[in-house]
Amino acid sequence: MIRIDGQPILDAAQMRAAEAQTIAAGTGAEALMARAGEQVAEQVRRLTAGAEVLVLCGPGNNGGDGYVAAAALRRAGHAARIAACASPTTAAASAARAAWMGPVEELGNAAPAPIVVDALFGIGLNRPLGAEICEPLRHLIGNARLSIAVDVPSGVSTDDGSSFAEVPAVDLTLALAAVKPAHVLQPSAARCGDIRLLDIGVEVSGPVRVASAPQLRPPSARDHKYSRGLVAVVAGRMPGAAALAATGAGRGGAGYVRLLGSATDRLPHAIVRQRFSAEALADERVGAVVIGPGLGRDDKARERLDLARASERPMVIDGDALHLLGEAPARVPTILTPHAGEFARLFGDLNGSKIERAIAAARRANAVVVFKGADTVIAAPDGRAIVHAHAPAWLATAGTGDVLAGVIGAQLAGGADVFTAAANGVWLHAEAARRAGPAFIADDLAAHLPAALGACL
Ligand SMILES: NC(=O)C1=CN([C@@H]2O[C@H](COP(=O)(O)OP(=O)(O)OC[C@H]3O[C@@H](n4cnc5c(N)ncnc54)[C@H](OP(=O)(O)O)[C@@H]3O)[C@@H](O)[C@H]2O)[C@H](O)CC1
Ligand SMILES: [K+]
Repeated sequence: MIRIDGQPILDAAQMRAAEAQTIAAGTGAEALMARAGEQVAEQVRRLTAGAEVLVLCGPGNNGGDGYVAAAALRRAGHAARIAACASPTTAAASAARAAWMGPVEELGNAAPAPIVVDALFGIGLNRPLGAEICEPLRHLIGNARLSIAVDVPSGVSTDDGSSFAEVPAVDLTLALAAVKPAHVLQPSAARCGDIRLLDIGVEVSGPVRVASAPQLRPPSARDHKYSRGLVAVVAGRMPGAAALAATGAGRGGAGYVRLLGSATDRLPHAIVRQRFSAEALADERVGAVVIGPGLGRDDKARERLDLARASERPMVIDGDALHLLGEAPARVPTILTPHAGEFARLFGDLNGSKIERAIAAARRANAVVVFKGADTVIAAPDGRAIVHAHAPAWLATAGTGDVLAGVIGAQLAGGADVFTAAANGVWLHAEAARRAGPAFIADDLAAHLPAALGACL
């Protein structure tokens, strides 16, 4: 079992192509199914201390994995039953069922068991689940002490994480060969429980990955405040939001933070307040301009945004500034940090999964796009993307986005490229939230950034 951090994410078509290559290279479909099923059985055995296992099998190869797993459990002396919703329709699944010596119960009539393994549907689910499948599945998962999904929980759409059925979450999902979008995108990610990857010998690679902890560089003896990164945060109508961004930048690793424009009284003394001016932005030592938190949307805000863009400094554009942004692609290194509402306003005509839309948006804007949410996608114009799926839900509170813009600004000013800066910032922000515990307010969050950062050195 492998942790999924940093692993490639493949959609169903990419997964099938990788599988086909492995088969073309000489490993048959049945051999792959044997590896998958036996590894599932091994994990079930480790986790269940001999309790009775009910394996639910569907008509395709996901069901085939289930037949193999049940047979392997039985061989190992484990009490295993099978319930199926239909007969196998693939050669490999038919062979796997033929090798199962025990009875096969009707899904609708199966009695609950303490351990349930869901091998009904995997990446081949292509339409809503009928009630004759959904209801027993709900009942059996609901009555199990431990539920484990093979590849993906039945009822989720592999490629976009949408739901084909209302079924309770499982405790553990064993992804086969690669992580799929359904494991990291909402709402399906919340249905997966813990997720682990099983290596079944299919080589996978691709430009979309699960987020992983950054490897940050501590300052060296030669560093000084400017080389560590000067962040200019542009304030506006609501100075508190800009103060949160400035604090996020300071505690997120910047060497120097300047707040340009009106400031609140309660600002750390280390953050330098300065009048907003084109000259202040033109300082060549400014490594990143953060603009948007509390900026306002009036003429003055627009003027500040225009001047900030004209300064040709690397930019983090958030909040109100996203509302003022035109359609022209960025000409300088730029990171946009929209939440769902801002994304819809800017890129509402794009289709596809959240990952696909974020990549298309990044191409159109010629900028890195941090499409925020419970499943934050960081996308680059060249097609790379990182999905951060496990930020604490407590982050859904006012002002945390302002802190994030500041942290990303600090990473950018510190010398990271736009894609890395955005990914690092999202990771540090989520890690700080984890350390902050429940029900924090945005003001508390920045205090946990240094420890989050320290864990990445
Ligand atoms: N990753 C790998 O390399 C390997 C993965 N394996 C496993 O294979 C499945 C994918 O198998 P596949 O047969 O392509 O698909 P499924 O098993 O998920 O399901 C397809 C069957 O389900 C029927 N279907 C689809 N939607 C519904 C629905 N809503 N209600 C009822 N039936 C449905 C579909 O029927 P059609 O009418 O659409 O044809 C199929 O019969 C993968 O997830 C892994 O578990 C390999 O075992 C090893 C290699
Ligand atoms: K499944």
